[in-house]
Amino acid sequence: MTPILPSKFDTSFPVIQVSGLTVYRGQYAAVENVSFDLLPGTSSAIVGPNGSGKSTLVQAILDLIPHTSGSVQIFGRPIQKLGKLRHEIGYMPQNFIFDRSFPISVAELVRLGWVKTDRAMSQNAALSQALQRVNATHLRHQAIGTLSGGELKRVLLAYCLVVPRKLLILDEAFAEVDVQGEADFYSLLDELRREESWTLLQVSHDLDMVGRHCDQVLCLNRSLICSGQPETALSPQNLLQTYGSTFSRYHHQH
Ligand SMILES: Nc1ncnc2c1ncn2[C@@H]1O[C@H](COP(=O)(O)OP(=O)(O)OP(=O)(O)O)[C@@H](O)[C@H]1O
Repeated sequence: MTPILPSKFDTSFPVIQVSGLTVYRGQYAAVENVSFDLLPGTSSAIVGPNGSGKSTLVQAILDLIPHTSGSVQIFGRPIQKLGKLRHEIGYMPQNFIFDRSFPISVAELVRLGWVKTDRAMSQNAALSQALQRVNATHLRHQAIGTLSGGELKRVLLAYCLVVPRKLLILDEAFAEVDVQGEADFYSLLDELRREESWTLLQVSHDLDMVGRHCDQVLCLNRSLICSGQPETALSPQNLLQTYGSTFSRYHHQH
């Protein structure tokens, strides 16, 4: 029987290996020749200006859109060959578009994320824990169409947490969440990383939060401008190169 996780997963073997990845959106190379590794239990952020290819990169990593050249390996395999390991990946997209009249409750939605794995709790226990972790227990019976933007983000995060993961990919997950909610989320993510060795990759515009909570920053503007620890990657010079001359204006607005 194939083990659920390859043995190399528990060592310093990268969780994600991206090599020379190029992704086209129509005729336009939105991501060009990007390479990086993510090690287990680390937290990394992709930063860059609007339209710099962050969501495109994440979607190509997850094989939601095709890439033109280069390769992606997750847990040491091409994503198409992950089989059950695919359940070890949680993904929260930037947008969740749905018909607000659709009659589905928070509990029903989060339950849809549950799958039976070797490590999964019972469905009811997993649902309760996931809602409690994102402070959304009180929303359990509410129709999703009645949630505020921030509440919906909490519920979508619960959907990602309802199964134990090894890799969580978040695309601007906390954009509409209030300050306290954002701090709570980051504490939760730190806890999942520390206690359950989750590897985190997120797209974010919040450079302060990225500087405080991430081990690695990937500065993207179609190609990877620089990467490294926040102290280095977020230096004024690197930010200027990533964001261009608009950076100082952008920075002062936040
Ligand atoms: N579905 C699509 N079809 C065609 N072009 C697209 C599509 N999605 C994105 N693009 C283009 O690809 C480029 C990269 O977009 P992407 O959404 O990856 O950027 P981003 O860095 O995530 O931006 P933002 O910070 O605004 O979310 C942009 O020029 C965008 O217009």
